Amino acid sequence: MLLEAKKLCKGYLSKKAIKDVSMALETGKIYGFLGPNGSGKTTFMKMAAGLLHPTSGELRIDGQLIGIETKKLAAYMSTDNFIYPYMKIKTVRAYFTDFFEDFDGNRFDELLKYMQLEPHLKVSSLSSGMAAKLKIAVTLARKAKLFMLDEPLNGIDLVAREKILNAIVQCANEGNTILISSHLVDEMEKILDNVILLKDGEIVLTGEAEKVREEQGKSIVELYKEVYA
Ligand SMILES: Nc1ncnc2c1ncn2[C@@H]1O[C@H](COP(=O)(O)OP(=O)(O)OP(=O)(O)O)[C@@H](O)[C@H]1O
Repeated sequence: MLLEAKKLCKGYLSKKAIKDVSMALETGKIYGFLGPNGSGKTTFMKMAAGLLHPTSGELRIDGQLIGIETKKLAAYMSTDNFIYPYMKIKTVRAYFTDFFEDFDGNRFDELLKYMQLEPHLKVSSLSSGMAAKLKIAVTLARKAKLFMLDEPLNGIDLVAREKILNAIVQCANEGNTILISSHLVDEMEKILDNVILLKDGEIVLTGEAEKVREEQGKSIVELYKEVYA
């Protein structure tokens, strides 16, 4: 198992954002981490990225408790705009090359080309869709084992969404594990191997997407609507 959570809990003062979550992510699969706003997806990802500490329970990547070593294994793309707006894309490349030992500049260049982003462009001049594509490129260019993408399709038009989904599938085909949080389930469904449905910090349904569809006799989108209606 690449990532393993055991009875994981996270509270913010009186609010319990993650309650007794146990789950395991296998290598090379794409997991849909699905749930409406406030269900705890971001909180979970931030714990796995080593940005938040669990209140209780256990969380491991590649058998190691979350810490400095696991930060090398996990690439996390947050919903925030974490790229400095005053930089040009080529400066972003240099910045991330300095920042992450495992940042692969050639891979980044390929992703830029694929996303049709020109290196001379200034980040502040990008449309929101282009900025979203840049965030994906910067994240997928790391040689991590686990990629956690928080709402990667937000604010992106249909054509660009296809590109992003293809880049994610390619990354999984190379043997990486991907955890994607989203509420755009209909577009995401076709690329998901497994689904994890979260509600109020608890897992309400999990399994292989194909099996879930067979057993329940409906698509993940339909199930999602039922669970959160
Ligand atoms: N820093 C914080 N302080 C207090 N409460 C917080 C904090 N961050 C998150 N929460 C609460 O924890 C719960 C889970 O939030 P979280 O952001 O993890 O959910 P989410 O599923 O990622 O939602 P979204 O799709 O809106 O990002 C929410 O009720 C939220 O209000």
